[in-house]
Parts: sequence; C-alpha cells; structure tokens
Amino acid sequence: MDPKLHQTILLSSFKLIPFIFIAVFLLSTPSASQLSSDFYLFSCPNVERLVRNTVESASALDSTIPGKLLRLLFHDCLIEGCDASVLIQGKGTERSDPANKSLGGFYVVDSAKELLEVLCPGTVSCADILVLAARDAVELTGGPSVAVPLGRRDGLVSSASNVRPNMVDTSFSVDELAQRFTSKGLSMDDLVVLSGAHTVGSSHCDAFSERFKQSSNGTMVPVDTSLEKGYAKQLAETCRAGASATTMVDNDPSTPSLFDNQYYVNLLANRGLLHSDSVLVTDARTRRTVEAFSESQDAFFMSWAESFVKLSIIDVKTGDDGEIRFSCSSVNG
Ligand code: HEM
Ligand SMILES: [Ca+2]
Repeated sequence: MDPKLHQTILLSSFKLIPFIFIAVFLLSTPSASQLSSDFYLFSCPNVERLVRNTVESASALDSTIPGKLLRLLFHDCLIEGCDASVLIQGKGTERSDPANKSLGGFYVVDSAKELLEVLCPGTVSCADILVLAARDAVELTGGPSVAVPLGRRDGLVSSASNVRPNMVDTSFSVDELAQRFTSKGLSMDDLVVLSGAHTVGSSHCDAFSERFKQSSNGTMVPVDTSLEKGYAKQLAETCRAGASATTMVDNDPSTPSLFDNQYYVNLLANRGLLHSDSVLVTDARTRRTVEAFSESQDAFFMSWAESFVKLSIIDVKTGDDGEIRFSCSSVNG
C-alpha cells in the first residue's frame, strides 16, 4: 500500500477513537434508560390497576401497610439496586440482617405477584411490583401520584453482608447520610425530600433509644436535649423502662397516617423522632429545604415525585440481566 495512503487511513482511524469511546459509554450507561412507562402495555396492560387493588385492600384491612411498603422499597433500592433482593427469604439473605428485621408488608407484594402470575405469567418483575406498591401507598395516604417507569428485572443475589455497608443508620450525621445517598446517585436535597417518608408509619422504641437514658428512679430522661420537652416526655412515657420491645411510636405525632408536609413542620419544632431526622434541621445545608417544605406542601409533593423516581431507578437491572421471578420470596430454581 502507498505509505501516504496508509498514514492517512491510520490517522483517520485515530480520529475515530473518541467516537468509539462515546459509543461504548452510551451503550454501557445505566440501564435505567431502558425502563419505560408503557413497558407492560401489551404483555400485561392491567398491571398497575391490579397492584393498586391489592395494596388498597391490604391497607383497608391493616393501616400499617402503606408505611411498610414504602420502607420496603427504600431498603430494597439501597442494596443491589431496586431488584427485589430484599424480598428473598432464607439464611444469610438481606432480610436476615438486623437492619431489616422490622421490615414488613412482604405478603402484599407476594399476593400481587400470585395474582399477576395467573393473569400475566412470567411477565412482571417483583422489583416493578414493589415500586408500584410503594408508589400507590403514598397516593393512598394522601400523597402525590407519581408516574414511574417500569421494566426492572429481579436480582439473583441477596446477601446479608451487603446490607451494613450500604444501609443508613439513625446515628449518622448529615455528611454520613449524604455520602450514602450520593453513592446511590441521590443528592442532599433528595435526602431531605425522601426522609419526608417519615410523615407516615411508625418506629420501635429501640430506633431512638439512644436519645434517652434511664434515671436512678427508673424513668427515661432525654440525653438529647434538642428534643422539644413535651414531645420528649411523651416518648419517654410510651417507651418507659420495661415497655414491650414491640411498642411502636408514630413517626409523625400530628398526622400519623397522612402523607403530608407535617414531617417538616415537626422537625422545625424539634419534634423529629429519629436522630437522623433531627440532624436535618441542625445542618444549614439541609435546613433551608426543610423550611421550604414546611411552608409549602406543593413544593414537597413536586420534589417528592422527582426524588421518588430517582430512588426507584437506582442500579436497576434490565434487558437480559437478572430474571423475572416466579415467586417474589425466592430466585427461580
Ligand atoms: C435517611 C435515613 C433514614 C434512616 C436512618 C431511617 C431509619 C428508619 C428507622 C430506624 C425506622 C423505624 C423502623 C422500626 O423501628 O420499625 C424507619 C421507619 C420508616 N422509614 Fe426510614 N429511614 C431513613 C430514610 C427513609 C427513606 C428515604 C424512606 C422512604 C423513601 C423511609 C421510609 C420509612 C417508613 C415509611 C418508615 C415507617 C415504617 C413502618 O411504619 O413500618 N425512611 N426509618
Ligand atoms: Ca435490592
């Protein structure tokens, strides 16, 4: 070959390198882009209605269900992404980690799946069912309706050892919380928005026991003096020494079963139940957003819709990744 021609071909191939890199990058970007709102349009057109009906009837029988479903999704998405890994039962799975011991609502996802296996066999992932169920739980308790993209696949891995390094803890500072959120593609604003989930549901006394200590006469006294006095007294009374380990306290003492912006109003009044709630007002970076949401439920709801979708697409598996489970509590055998 003419050496000049050879050189020209070589040079133009080098010019292609950046484009090859861009193409490879685009093909390997998070598979969230492969999700779509009409994913089951032909394969299971009634999926959203069926999940909603299941969540509605379960919640009518047990008012703790909406809170449980919402928390279940959060705990799923933090570990291995939103892939229903949290639903797998068995020794050494995520469910067996102490951080997940108080999760509930599994049976609601299981029954929606059983119904869907009859109507659209082998089609709808447990990961999508969980996202839809949590989305519906928010709407059913008065929160905003959120359109969520679908097409997630179910994960094959569920290991307790993955929980601690990825889970948040009530003892965390804003920096520590933000760091965990950032590692999942969520911002500090998302942290404030999504913590608003604590406007519903309840917590066991041991979730905030480090904020109190037992005095010599057996009563509980607040160690954490940032808590508003009346509220602290109420908590100390409910969670007094000797109270049952199953005793629960509403996350939002004012409107416990309503998904509203009361959580933020509570925070500013020093009535945040968990230490990780209270820190959101003591840190200037998060306090501003708390104040904004306390003044406007619309602003909270608009942000919720955005942050919830961000949560629901963390590290999703799509395409040939993972599988569509037949039963949500175990991987296909
Ligand atoms: C930011 C860090 C967070 C921490 C440290 C945290 C921690 C906790 C803890 C300790 C409980 C009480 C569990 C119990 O005692 O049974 C709880 C309850 C709850 N959390 Fe969070 N959480 C956080 C963020 C979130 C987020 C982002 C969501 C959802 C988007 C969420 C949803 C819930 C719900 C709905 C409940 C009530 C559960 C029920 O009623 O069964 N949490 N959280
Ligand atoms: Ca997961």
